[in-house]
Amino acid sequence: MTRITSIALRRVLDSRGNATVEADVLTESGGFGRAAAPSGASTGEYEAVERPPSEAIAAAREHAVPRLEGLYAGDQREVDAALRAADGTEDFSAIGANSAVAISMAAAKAAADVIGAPLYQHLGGAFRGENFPVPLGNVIGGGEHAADATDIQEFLAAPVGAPSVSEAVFANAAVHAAAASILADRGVPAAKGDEGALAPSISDAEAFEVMAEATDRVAEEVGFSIRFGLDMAGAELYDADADAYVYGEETRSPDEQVEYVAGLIEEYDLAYVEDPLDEDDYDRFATLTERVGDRTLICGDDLFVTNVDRLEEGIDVGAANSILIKPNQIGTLSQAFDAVELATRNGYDSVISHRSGETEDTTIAHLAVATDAPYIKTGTVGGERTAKLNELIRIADGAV
Ligand SMILES: O=C(O)[C@@H](CO)OP(=O)(O)O
Ligand SMILES: [Mg+2]
Repeated sequence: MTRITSIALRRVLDSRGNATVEADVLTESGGFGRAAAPSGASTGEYEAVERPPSEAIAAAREHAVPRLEGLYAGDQREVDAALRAADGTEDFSAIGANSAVAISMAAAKAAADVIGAPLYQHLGGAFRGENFPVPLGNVIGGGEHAADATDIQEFLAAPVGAPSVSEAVFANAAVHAAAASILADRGVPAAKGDEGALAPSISDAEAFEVMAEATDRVAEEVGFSIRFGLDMAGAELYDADADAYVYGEETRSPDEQVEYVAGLIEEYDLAYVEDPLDEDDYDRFATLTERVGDRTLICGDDLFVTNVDRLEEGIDVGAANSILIKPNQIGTLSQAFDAVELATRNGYDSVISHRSGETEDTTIAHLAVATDAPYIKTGTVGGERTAKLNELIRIADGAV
């Protein structure tokens, strides 16, 4: 165990061209860790607060760094408790969840460096599971991530039958390529959204057709099952004044939304549906999970925001059967681990996730392996996405 001697914070670019916070943590024995905060576009109302990077950095330098210097980098809980104490609020609105998560992740990497272990090993321990997560890959998308594209935010390939993480990663890339070629055959131009997904100006109904064809085609080629799923980002579709989900010209009442999603799951055998409803509608989440939870993952992202209190509430009413885990939604690795643990104890599957604004940071690949998470959602193509996917391949290959 060695003590933290210094922490450096700076602004670096994220994949949208915005500034984000990067942290370097150095220990007395020379252990070094560097990590950068990601950033969401379709952020949940109950997420920890991201401050403008310059302000977050100034506040963290003043309040957090002096408390952290001298602590043991390897004692993650102590580091994260010090971050919380330095902040003093419930939602990291003082030092910013962006500074907090960058420091929390960089401390973990410095501690791994001190003992010469890969990050997943340091975080997961010697007796972590042998499993690798199934990558959910964003193939077609719109919503808050691309203008003039689908209303549903993400259509995700789910290579559930892949024999290895590497085959799964390549299958998702092949589905992305197949969807691009199907769109080209239909004469539809497709730019890319924030996460590298194709962002054609088509209806959701057409996107379902393209996804079904692309996943079938690639499944046939590779010889294992590839299903698909959605992130509906329900809170973005929901208009509280109208009490309705708005899809362009069309609207659906909350009860119609439940029927619509259940119908889609039936028609397309969807493996996964994230945020089918608004982030406050625990009851309809529960109604839907009761109906389809035996064959589909109903995942809470904006619903749970990686927060154990919100997850507890969801568990009590049976609101879902899986949770999206985004460390920057809650601000520290310890709290992200707590959410995974609570989920696992209650039979909820964890999906470790990127944000739409990302950097080349690969921490979430290690987090997924360390926690034995059954799924990871981290895009399909694009450098900041492939950074994580390639890291997963290297971890599986024992090359990290
Ligand atoms: O809604 C989501 O799940 C994420 C990542 O795909 O998007 P954002 O980072 O914009 O919240
Ligand atoms: Mg989401």
